[in-house]
Amino acid sequence: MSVYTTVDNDTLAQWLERYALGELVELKGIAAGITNTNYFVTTTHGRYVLTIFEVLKLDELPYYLELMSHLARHGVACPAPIADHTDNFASLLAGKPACLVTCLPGSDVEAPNAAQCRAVGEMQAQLHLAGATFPRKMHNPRGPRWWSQTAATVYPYMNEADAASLRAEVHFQDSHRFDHLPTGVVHADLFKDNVLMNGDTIAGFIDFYYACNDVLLYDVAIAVNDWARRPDGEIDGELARTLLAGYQSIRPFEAEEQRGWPVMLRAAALRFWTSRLLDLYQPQEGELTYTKDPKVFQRLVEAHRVRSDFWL
Ligand SMILES: Nc1ncnc2c1ncn2[C@@H]1O[C@H](COP(=O)(O)OP(=O)(O)OP(=O)(O)O)[C@@H](O)[C@H]1O
Ligand SMILES: N[C@@H](CCO)C(=O)O
Repeated sequence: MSVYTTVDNDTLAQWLERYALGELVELKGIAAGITNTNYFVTTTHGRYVLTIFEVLKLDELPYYLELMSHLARHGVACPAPIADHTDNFASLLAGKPACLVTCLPGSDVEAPNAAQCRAVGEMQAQLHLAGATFPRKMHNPRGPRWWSQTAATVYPYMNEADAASLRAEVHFQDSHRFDHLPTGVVHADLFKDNVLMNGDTIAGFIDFYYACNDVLLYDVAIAVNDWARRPDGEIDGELARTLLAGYQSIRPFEAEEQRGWPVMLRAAALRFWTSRLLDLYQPQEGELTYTKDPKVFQRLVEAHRVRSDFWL
């Protein structure tokens, strides 16, 4: 249950006076989600999602909320933040930063079909194109330097074979540079649980709180590694091919991106292998996360190392 911060109707009704959204009709906690507190808020003007941020600080929010606003304005399917009478997207509620965004129809899918993978690829490419005119910048806090340092802190907890495999991958990635590939705004966490689907149509990408400026191809690799991954951990070639075809129908890869793709798939898997190891071995005190299995991404890195077909 992800309502960590409880808000009562009176407190919310008072906070809503800062918006032009009419009167509060209903407030309902959302069970899904791990990091933040989320509520469905219905007012006389419509339905919204209230997020109360449990980790991010008020001054860290403008990048993410302005990005969502920019993307929504460009037709990328994602929630649009609502501005208050002071023209801000976020302010304090119950002592924590909070915002309202439009409520999207749809829900996340566990076992996507090919049409859904294609739609994700197309929309991700649209995001990358629309991001080109977003003026703010954010470096990727979970890039190569982060995973090298993080790996070093988790080796002591790992058995010898797994640590050797991780060390080899960090070393391999260190010897590859992606500086020459196209960069821009990336979602950086476009997993199945961060996309609301309405049948085969994308209702919206959500959870932009890892978004940053990085190599576009990296974002595609993150999406393929999750959307095309079967329950047994192997990649479904048809789903991968379809997502990539959807993406490239909007933004075809450059020759350098095609060449970099096999290594990028491994880099994207390494990023989540490392973060899951960190959550497992060094959970942050008071951090509201539950641990996801790092082995899934270890196996994926190891499978990518030996494959010869990369679905392009
Ligand atoms: N704009 C929206 N419209 C409709 N439903 C939404 C919207 N945003 C979030 N939700 C619902 O709330 C749930 C939780 O949201 P989300 O996954 O962003 O939680 P979080 O705790 O902020 O992030 P995370 O779980 O990644 O840590 C989603 O699974 C979805 O069902
Ligand atoms: N999508 C991530 C968690 C949030 O970063 C994972 O599955 O490890």
